[in-house]
Amino acid sequence: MKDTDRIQHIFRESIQAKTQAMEQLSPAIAAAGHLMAHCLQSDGRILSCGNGGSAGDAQHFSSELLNRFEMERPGLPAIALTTDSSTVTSIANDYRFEEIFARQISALAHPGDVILAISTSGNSANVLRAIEAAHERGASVVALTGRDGGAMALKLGDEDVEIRAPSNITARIQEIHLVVIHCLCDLIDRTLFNNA
Ligand SMILES: O=C(CO)[C@@H](O)[C@H](O)[C@H](O)[C@H](O)COP(=O)(O)O
Ligand SMILES: [Zn+2]
Repeated sequence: MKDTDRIQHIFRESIQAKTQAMEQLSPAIAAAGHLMAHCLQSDGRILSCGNGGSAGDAQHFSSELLNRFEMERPGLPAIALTTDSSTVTSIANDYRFEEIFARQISALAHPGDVILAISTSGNSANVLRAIEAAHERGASVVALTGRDGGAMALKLGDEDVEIRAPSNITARIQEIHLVVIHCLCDLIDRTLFNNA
């Protein structure tokens, strides 16, 4: 296959996956956006986590809240649990890598907070432990998953929202997750700052 054909194939696959996501996921994205907006209106915070590309997504989301998204507004309280290398390495070193997010959630999360848990497979052990720690602290979970939702889908409670990207390819799932994150930021800003 020529390089340019391969590139066009990837673009086409991404567009098709996003079209399917738009058709299937809008209600779940709206529910997650309202959960997050309600959390922030009640002085709660949003803590985000994930591995690899999803760690980048967790940070992308928190920076859009802490700084700004598309409109001028005050910063909003969000923490990416992936960024403090001293904390992450010491938890992994002293306990287990599975605990890197859960231990931070146990220390930081309050009832009413929201944990944004991102995993394309739905099976990353540290993200699964993050969900358990969130529930122990009375926090809700918005889970961005893919494939069949993995073990994460089975761990969620009635207060939680799963947004499952309809693809089996990690990169395509990540591309859908990014659009979902921007939809969530848009919904939060419009709900909190009434800028319809
Ligand atoms: O970005 C990519 C692949 O596109 C990778 O860094 C990927 O995020 C890593 O392999 C992650 O460890 C995968 O974890 P998960 O999405 O299954 O939870
Ligand atoms: Zn990637």
